[in-house]
Amino acid sequence: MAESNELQARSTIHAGGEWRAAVSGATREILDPADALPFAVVAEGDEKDTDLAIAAARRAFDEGEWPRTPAGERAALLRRVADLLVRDREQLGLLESRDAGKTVEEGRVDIDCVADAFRYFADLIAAESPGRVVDAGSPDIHSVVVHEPIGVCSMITPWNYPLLQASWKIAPALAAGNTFVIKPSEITPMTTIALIELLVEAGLPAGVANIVTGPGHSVGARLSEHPDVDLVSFTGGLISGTKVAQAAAPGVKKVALELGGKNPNVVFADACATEEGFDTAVDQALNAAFIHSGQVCSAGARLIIEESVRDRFVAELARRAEKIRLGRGTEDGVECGPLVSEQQRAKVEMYVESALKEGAVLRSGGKRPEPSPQRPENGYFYEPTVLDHCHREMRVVREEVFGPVLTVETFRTEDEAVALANDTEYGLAGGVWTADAGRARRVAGRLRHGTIWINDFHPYLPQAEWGGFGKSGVGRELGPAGLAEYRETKHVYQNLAPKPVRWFAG
Ligand SMILES: NC(=O)c1ccc[n+]([C@@H]2O[C@H](COP(=O)([O-])OP(=O)(O)OC[C@H]3O[C@@H](n4cnc5c(N)ncnc54)[C@H](O)[C@@H]3O)[C@@H](O)[C@H]2O)c1
Ligand SMILES: C[N+](C)(C)CC=O
Repeated sequence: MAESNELQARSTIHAGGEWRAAVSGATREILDPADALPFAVVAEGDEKDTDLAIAAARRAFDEGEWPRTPAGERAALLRRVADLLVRDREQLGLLESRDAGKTVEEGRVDIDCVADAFRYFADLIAAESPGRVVDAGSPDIHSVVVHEPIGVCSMITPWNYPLLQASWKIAPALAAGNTFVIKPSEITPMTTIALIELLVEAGLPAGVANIVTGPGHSVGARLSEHPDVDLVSFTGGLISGTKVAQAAAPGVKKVALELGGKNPNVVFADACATEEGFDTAVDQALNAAFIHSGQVCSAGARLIIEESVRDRFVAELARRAEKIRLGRGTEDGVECGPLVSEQQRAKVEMYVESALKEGAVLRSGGKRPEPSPQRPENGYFYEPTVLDHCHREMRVVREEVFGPVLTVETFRTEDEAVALANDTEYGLAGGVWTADAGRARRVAGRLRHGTIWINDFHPYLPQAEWGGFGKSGVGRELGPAGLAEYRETKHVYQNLAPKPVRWFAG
């Protein structure tokens, strides 16, 4: 680790408008997953740092100007942030690539989506009316329903889309007039730190935006339970999400959970009837499963395909999967980066091993690739893997692998396809491929998932709610519901001609 000695530890905890080191003085090296070498050193906060940040956010909410700032001014600030993101797109895209292992192009696309989220919530609040007048049944009563910021928001985010997931919380929270403390994943904090710097540059008052870099068991747990926090918004895995909900329950806090998925990609034979249809469905199945090495909550990790086209489809899929160019995300021509950590790769290896023991047939991948100039030996690379002849009792089919592993199951009828696609404890997203418009709508209507793509996979829009059924979570991000998460609703009933009610005789 000779290189790490040359790295300067940065003061990455921001509370009440000041950047500082952890109270304990602890630091953490941030590793590049492509070579396992540190490229930054950040403060490793704990409960004490978290308490300070929450106190700053509380003061800024109770005494500061932000919650009372007119919507138009809040919208203008969000638009300035979007402009700054566009200005820094290259640098942020590169940082996201080094932090999370994705390709720089993926990093750039993420930054565009982050800017879009800020613009969307700016537009939403700028166009809103300040309240809804309710007919109280009397001209002497003025009754109005208004929305107010909820207060201090805790935000906890994962490592796979560090800045994107942060923006889906920060943009609506600020739009609604809240203050917040965010804890990025301890292994990928760099772009969230950069975003806080941009919020400061855009003119956000001190104490509104706070960040504590550090681990889940201390910083995350404190953010979830602290009595001065009004809402906890969490994106991450089911196990941590359950702990967050449990920690928040005694304080009866509002909790939003964006959790994992085991997402079906259902392909009917009619989608493959033409060469063009076949090529598109294969290409998109590849993209659904392997983009960002499958480390996507909505990855189409379960291919559920009509039996009659399975052999041809899977053969072509495996052929193309083997050609995916793996390497460091910053290298030209690389299509897929490494997994984020050694731990993540070990988990993927465990699932592939268990699937093969349970009878799956390996069609591609299933191992670490040979090192190459683009693929350092110490990087956490794993080949895109296609596992055929899978069935729903297998762990690899039931549990979220979160890596480049695609399982193949088959069906004969529409009912069977729907039953397979719904046979998961999750319910985040799913795709349906068919040339039959009626069938597409029928199947989409029966799938128990928060997003359904018909003849497509993966797109999301800031205008459309994102979130899951079942164990994929509680609440929604994006869209009007994504703003509503960060608000309280208040009914103000005003009697314009008050008189005694004489309910009590005396
Ligand atoms: N639904 C979505 O939109 C969405 C988006 C991205 C990722 N995800 C999910 O995120 C998971 C991958 O991310 P991950 O491995 O970082 O998840 P994770 O649950 O391990 O960690 C997520 C965050 O929670 C923190 N954390 C861990 N334990 C905690 C605790 N006890 N209390 C509070 N915070 C705690 C971590 O430090 C991290 O910041 C996958 O399951 C993926 O599907 C979901
Ligand atoms: C929500 N999304 C698809 C951007 C990232 C999920 O991991």
